[in-house]
Amino acid sequence: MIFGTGALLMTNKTTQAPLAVTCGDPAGIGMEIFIAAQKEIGGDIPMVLFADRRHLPQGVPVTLFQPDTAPPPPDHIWLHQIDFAQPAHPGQPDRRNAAGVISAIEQAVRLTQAGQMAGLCTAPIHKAILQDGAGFQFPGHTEFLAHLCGVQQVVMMLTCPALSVVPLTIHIPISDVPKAITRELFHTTAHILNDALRRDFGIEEPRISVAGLNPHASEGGKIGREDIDQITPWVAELQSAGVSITGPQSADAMFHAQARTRYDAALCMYHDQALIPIKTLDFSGGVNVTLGLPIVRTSPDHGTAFDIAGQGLADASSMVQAIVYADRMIKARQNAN
Ligand SMILES: NC(=O)C1=CN([C@@H]2O[C@H](COP(=O)(O)OP(=O)(O)OC[C@H]3O[C@@H](n4cnc5c(N)ncnc54)[C@H](O)[C@@H]3O)[C@@H](O)[C@H]2O)C=CC1
Ligand SMILES: NCC(=O)COP(=O)(O)O
Repeated sequence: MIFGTGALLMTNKTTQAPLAVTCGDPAGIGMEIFIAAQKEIGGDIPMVLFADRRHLPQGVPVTLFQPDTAPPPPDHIWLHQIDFAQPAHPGQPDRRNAAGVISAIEQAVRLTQAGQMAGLCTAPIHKAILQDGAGFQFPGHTEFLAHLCGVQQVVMMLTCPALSVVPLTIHIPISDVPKAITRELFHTTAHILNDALRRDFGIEEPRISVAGLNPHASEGGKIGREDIDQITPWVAELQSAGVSITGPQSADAMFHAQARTRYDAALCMYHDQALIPIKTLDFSGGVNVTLGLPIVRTSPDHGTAFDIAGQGLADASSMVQAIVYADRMIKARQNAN
């Protein structure tokens, strides 16, 4: 279990730079869940929203961010202005705003790298609209942030108090999964995960459990060979290198409550193998974390939810948790240093 189920960790407001929060797609629920989160925890965790003032609801008090100044009153949005091309209409994404969405992420990363922001929490983007509207070349934030930070490989982890999961392969067609699972990807992912569980989450002896690719982890070779010929020897190599890693296990039997007590993170072979259990267990409390970056980055576990945007139906719990996790990870890194 990562960070337990405890109450929010309170921030030392006098010493910590604010957390950067990007708006995501302005036609999605990002802005409304940020405003709800700001009401709930903005007094404890200072945050700067990277967004266009014209996209905020009328009447919300706004203070423009200036470096090295105290946060405004908690009922104010502390804003880093991003100039978008068009107004925002909830539920009606506009590809002409794609460049603004990307610019918000770029500017938030730049200010975090410069030390003006303590870390980054991103509201959801719509990947297809960014590709269509601005030629966005990345499958998601995860790979874009690696690019912006000059890092070769990063790891996506989704976490909630009951479970943490890592998809080894992420946004690729299921037919491409077996050939994308290489020794190098497996080893690098396990090491990044192991290091991050120690540094960012304060787990001294992290335990990683590996999910098999095939049903029943290949059933002794009767259902595929990957688990036997590839994954098993890779796990043994990592064990020899001092990583506390076990498996591959039957994926269908490793997410029930008793099984979850045996590991700190499940290393899964593909996107849905990892995300279905966590979103089923805790859709509203799950947090997406990018491991292996020089900066802290978290995000809610859900997407843009265009179908409910602007209707007052969005649940802000995952955004609240994403902000709290970012704050805790920032402090864990400070302690580790
Ligand atoms: N971190 C990110 O930027 C993420 C972006 N996405 C992107 O979002 C877009 C839409 O993806 P979908 O698969 O439709 O997933 P989605 O999470 O946007 O929506 C799935 C269903 O869950 C509901 N839902 C989502 N968040 C909710 C909340 N906070 N409160 C209440 N209901 C909520 C939606 O109304 C919808 O019915 C895609 O482009 C996807 O790539 C998806 C996940 C994460
Ligand atoms: N399904 C998770 C997801 O889409 C998150 O992607 P990213 O934008 O955080 O890379």
